[in-house]
Amino acid sequence: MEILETAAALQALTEKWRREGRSIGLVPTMGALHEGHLQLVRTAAAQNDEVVVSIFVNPTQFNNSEDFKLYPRVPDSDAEMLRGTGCTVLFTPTVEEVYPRPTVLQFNFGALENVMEGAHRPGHFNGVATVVSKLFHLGRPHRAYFGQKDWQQVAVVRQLVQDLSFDLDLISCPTIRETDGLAMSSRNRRLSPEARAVAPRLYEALQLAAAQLQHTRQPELAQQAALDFLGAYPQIEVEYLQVADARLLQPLPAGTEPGQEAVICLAAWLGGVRLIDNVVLLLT
Ligand SMILES: Nc1ncnc2c1ncn2[C@@H]1O[C@H](COP(=O)(O)OP(=O)(O)OP(=O)(O)O)[C@@H](O)[C@H]1O
Ligand SMILES: CC(C)(CO)[C@@H](O)C(=O)[O-]
Ligand code: BAL
Repeated sequence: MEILETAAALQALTEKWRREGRSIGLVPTMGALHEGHLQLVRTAAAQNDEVVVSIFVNPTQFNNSEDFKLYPRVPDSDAEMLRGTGCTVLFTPTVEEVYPRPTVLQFNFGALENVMEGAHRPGHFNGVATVVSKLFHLGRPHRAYFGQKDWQQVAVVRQLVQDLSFDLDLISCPTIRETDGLAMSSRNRRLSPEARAVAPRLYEALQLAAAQLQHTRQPELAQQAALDFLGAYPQIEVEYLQVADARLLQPLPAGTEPGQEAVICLAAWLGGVRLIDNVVLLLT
């Protein structure tokens, strides 16, 4: 596994790979790797000749400077974890390398970003789209891999790929969970033992909401059931819990018909750490 730190070095290599007809998979990350990331890398390795993993804590997507400052950074153990996964290049640029000058780029994803993460983290998806576009240009991937834990991010990147005609396949991969159901996340490292102990209740609440939604087809009832359940845990502060159309991400109306694909998304604070999760279901 080669480690590259400059955009020029990555671009030169991926240009060479393209000339040689080698297929390229790209896995963008912010590091503090866990099994969820490694599954993306293994999937990319199974489907491509070369796999680029980027680790870059992207300042432009953080709406909260404290969150950026405290974001876990463990470059040595990240590089160690990637060995043997099929990653051929690890790209770890500095902020100056990615943003030699301040970016003025403005994306507008319309309704897709006016809800949930977009509504609660102003500017977040602008920063994601900016850095992902840069990574697509430098990595020249045939396929790019994203996790469904960030469901709305996948929808936004899908729109980005379509609108800017990026010639690649977007592959969205299932959420990997701890054995107690907690979605793996780099931010889990920041949970206190007490917060970690109640964190699995988030997924339980989502499952409860999914069961209610399937049973009643009333999004309000489903949301309320999950909120009532979480209300018993004072350590958990829900920022939003939303039943939405899985593609359009808009709130689902009451009496939704069978055949509708729904997503139930949640963001919650546990002792100063913000976690997100979701479940997807097809109404029958
Ligand atoms: N548990 C998981 N299962 C599958 N994919 C995941 C999981 N966690 C993260 N990913 C995906 O890995 C990629 C990089 O995510 P990122 O580096 O932000 O990790 P993270 O664990 O989501 O961290 P955090 O949520 O704390 O920012 C994203 O496409 C993300 O959706
Ligand atoms: C896609 C991404 C690496 C862009 O910085 C980030 O949003 C993430 O880790 O999900
Ligand atoms: N996994 C999403 C990146 C972020 O929280 O900024």
